[in-house]
Amino acid sequence: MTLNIDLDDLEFEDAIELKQRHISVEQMRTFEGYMAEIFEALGMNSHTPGTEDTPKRFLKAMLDATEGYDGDPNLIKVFPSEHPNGSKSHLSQVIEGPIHFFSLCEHHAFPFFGQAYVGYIANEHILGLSKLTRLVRVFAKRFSVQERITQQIASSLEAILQPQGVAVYLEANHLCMAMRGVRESSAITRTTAWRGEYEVSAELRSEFFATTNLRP
Ligand SMILES: Nc1nc2c(ncn2[C@@H]2O[C@H](COP(=O)(O)OP(=O)(O)OP(=O)(O)O)[C@@H](O)[C@H]2O)c(=O)[nH]1
Ligand SMILES: [Zn+2]
Repeated sequence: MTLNIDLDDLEFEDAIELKQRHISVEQMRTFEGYMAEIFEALGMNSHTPGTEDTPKRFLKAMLDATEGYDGDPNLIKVFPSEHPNGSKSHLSQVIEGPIHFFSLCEHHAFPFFGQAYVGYIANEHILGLSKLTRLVRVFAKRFSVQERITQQIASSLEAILQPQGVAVYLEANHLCMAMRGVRESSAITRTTAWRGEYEVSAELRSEFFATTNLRP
């Protein structure tokens, strides 16, 4: 797809973002037209000063909310552990959280959002703590389901670090259940993924929840 950048029409940063997402300016204009038609049909007067740019703003917001598709977890840098060849008798956990995340449910394209807690037991490598947050966001900022994000975080951390174990816990509110459908606004969806030592040790799982002040 070619990018024919019209700077009168588009800010420079937007053009770069579109290029990264393989979306052309022409496509964006077409999408804006579709969105204007949909918003009008739903009842919006799209000719007021407040709403005339709403289709464009909405599309930009959707680009932002789905920028996880651009992320590559394999680029995350690791460091050698201070205790190489991590001994099984030293199953000390690194636990990060709450890591706030926002995602879009792939069934309704409505947001779901909440907090993730990620733990691991190092082997030969560790990573910078901020990378755990980056990892969560790479998988959350897509159209997805909570179960998949949970498993993807666990799998990619396993692949990056080859640790002795990985624990992932997510809790979220799903607007598709709160704003529509069953209209259950207080229910929280909880998902877990356990890998390695966490799979076999109830004690490690309890320690993970105790450290994060969560109830198992
Ligand atoms: N497993 C799972 N389901 C989800 C997630 N987010 C939304 N859903 C569910 O996806 C389902 C889609 O079901 P459908 O019956 O096809 O859609 P629907 O008629 O809009 O369903 P209702 O929400 O029950 O009105 C719903 O039950 C949602 O609650 C998620 O992260 N994981
Ligand atoms: Zn949904």
